[in-house]
Amino acid sequence: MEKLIQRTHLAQTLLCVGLDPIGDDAQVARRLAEVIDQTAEYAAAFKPNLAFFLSRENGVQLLRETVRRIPGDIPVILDGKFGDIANTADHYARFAYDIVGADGVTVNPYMGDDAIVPFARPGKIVFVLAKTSNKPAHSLQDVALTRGGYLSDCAAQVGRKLDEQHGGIGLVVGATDAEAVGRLRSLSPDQWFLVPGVGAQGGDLAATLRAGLRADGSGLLINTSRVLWQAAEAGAVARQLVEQINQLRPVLA
Ligand SMILES: O=c1ccn([C@@H]2O[C@H](COP(=O)(O)O)[C@@H](O)[C@H]2O)c(=O)[nH]1
Repeated sequence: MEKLIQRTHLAQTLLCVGLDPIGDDAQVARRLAEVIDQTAEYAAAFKPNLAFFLSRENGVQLLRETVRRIPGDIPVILDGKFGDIANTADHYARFAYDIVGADGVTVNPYMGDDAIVPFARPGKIVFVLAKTSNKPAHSLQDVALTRGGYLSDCAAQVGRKLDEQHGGIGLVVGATDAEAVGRLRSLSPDQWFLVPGVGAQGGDLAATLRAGLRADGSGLLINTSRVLWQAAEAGAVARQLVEQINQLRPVLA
């Protein structure tokens, strides 16, 4: 978390560069290097999605090389959406942190606290899925509870409780539902949100920033993946996004 906060301050950016590599094996390593090198200056974090690496032969090797290419002062969040009993989660955590070298992960909280706690190592960041960006998420996450609120609020409460106990726990909240961003921000006023859904999924950047920024103008990591991967000039697109985001928030002190 320290590394993330320092990076967002020094580089004045809340942009998370998603790495979802597609294309044939021969081209992909070169394109990954290109996207990383062109966007690093604008990146608050990088978010490789595990599925796009595991679907390739030698994908773990490619993932490790990708993480090694990312400058050491920029946090790497491995988007694996892990979530299993503690014994198994511990092995996922070893994979993410000790084999891949990630600084953080995404975790699915459906199985409860013990699916999350093994990832909460000192110095690591864990983003717990609360309200995801995919439209059909509403069929589960927007289920209303008899005691009031929604199922996604329970995920946020678990995330908040674990943050108080362990530190370093944030939430995943999609930019496709700005209302949920605002509601979850009021439930979790201090936590960092990893926010996918801007770009290819059509999330509303301005509404998300209005609803989710903390009073100090930070607290959101705005992710975009395909638009950067597909861009002729990934660096130029990243710069524009950072400018757009910074115009809509108070500049960090
Ligand atoms: O709620 C979620 C959680 C994770 N993702 C992941 O983020 C990127 C989004 O890619 P785009 O190309 O910018 O749409 C991708 O890796 C997803 O698996 C998400 O979209 N929503």
